[in-house]
Amino acid sequence: MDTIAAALHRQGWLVLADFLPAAATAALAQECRALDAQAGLSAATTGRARLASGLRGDRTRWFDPAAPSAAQEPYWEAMQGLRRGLNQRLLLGLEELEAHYALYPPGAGYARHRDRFRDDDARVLSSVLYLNADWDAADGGALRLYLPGGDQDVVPRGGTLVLFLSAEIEHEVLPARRERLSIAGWFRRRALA
Ligand SMILES: O=C(O)CCC(=O)C(=O)O
Ligand SMILES: [Fe+2]
Repeated sequence: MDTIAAALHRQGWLVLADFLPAAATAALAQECRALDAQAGLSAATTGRARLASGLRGDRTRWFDPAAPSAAQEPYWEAMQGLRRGLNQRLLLGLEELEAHYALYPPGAGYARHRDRFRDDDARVLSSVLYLNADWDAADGGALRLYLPGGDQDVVPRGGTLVLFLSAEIEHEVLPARRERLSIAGWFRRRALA
């Protein structure tokens, strides 16, 4: 936790490999695919009003924090551990997590953006946990972070968690040639209104 907090404090972002055991990541991927097969994911929207837009091509489903599925429990616990650990070290005042599955069909991406919206500034820390077990850089689908020192591409390999400051770091999802699965989560400094 000290290393994670120090990296966030120093550079505002960080990548962690193997955030969850492989079996836990696989169970999440399976649940995400099963939901999609039952039409349980919806075309993604942006902004607090959750407006549909041409900016992104993913399908999503919000987690219900009050009722995590068995597959979601390890994720939820690990993220709450992270939230508490970061609050102790960085005094970020992170109160809660909102999270959704995201499935990007081949060719879909998400145009360059920031995660803190004009009409909702409660998001402090963005996270993405990738769920595809075997991802090769050549499959595309990188998360491109636009940083003061230059761009940084994160390969969306299963088990990898990326964290970055929501207000500051612009980023983009590049199109992939395969279906790309993830959980996007945001630590908020106050509850959803
Ligand atoms: O999936 C990713 O790598 C990033 C997704 C993203 O930027 C978002 O959902 O706001
Ligand atoms: Fe984003």
